[in-house]
Amino acid sequence: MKAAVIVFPASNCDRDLKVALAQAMGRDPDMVWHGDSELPETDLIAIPGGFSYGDYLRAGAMAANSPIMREVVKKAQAGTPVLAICNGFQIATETGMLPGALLRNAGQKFVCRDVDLLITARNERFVGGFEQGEVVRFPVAHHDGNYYADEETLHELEGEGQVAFKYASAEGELTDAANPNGSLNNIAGIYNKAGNVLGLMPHPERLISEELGGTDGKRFFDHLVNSIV
Ligand SMILES: NC(=O)CC[C@H](N)C(=O)O
Repeated sequence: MKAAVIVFPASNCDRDLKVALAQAMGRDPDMVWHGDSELPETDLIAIPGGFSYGDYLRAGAMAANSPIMREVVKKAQAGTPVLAICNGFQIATETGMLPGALLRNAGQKFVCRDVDLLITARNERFVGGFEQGEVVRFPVAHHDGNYYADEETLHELEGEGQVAFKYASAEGELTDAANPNGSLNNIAGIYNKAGNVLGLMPHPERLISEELGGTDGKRFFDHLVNSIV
């Protein structure tokens, strides 16, 4: 299996993502610069977290218009799996690959901590390694993670099983206290309609070994890689 990680100026989770993918795949992913206009042959495209273009204008807004993203959008439309984490999720909404937007956190502060997440929709490729209704723990680190979509879009996302993860208590309850940023319906991650694009604010690539504090992220990547191979 081959994977490509897109790198923008001021991406800062690209190497963590590389390590997580390499650990799961047994080989390094290709690192692809934002200014490139072609993607190497790849079975998975990963858009990492960070502060692409310094979050100038709006988080993800400038990156969404970089040359490589035209190719990413084309491949996504053709069915290539795309994993968009944190700033990657922001970029994916800015390109229109995913609906809605990530607004400033409700508390107006950068939030950096582990969160519990309820797996809310079955998508074999991305979360087949977890049980539906299972609670997993990934870290968040963002100031613009407050998921917003209009009522009709929200209704569609919920109805069509496109909500991937929700912020929850350790017992899986969707409380306000468990929601770190004010996201509507406690939404932490969503799929596109076709189910081949996943965007999520939490960082599975930051919990891939006991030394880092947990292995839920390793489970995520191991399953993703096995389901694509
Ligand atoms: N860790 C990240 O990807 C940060 C995302 C984003 N730039 C924010 O702070 O909202």
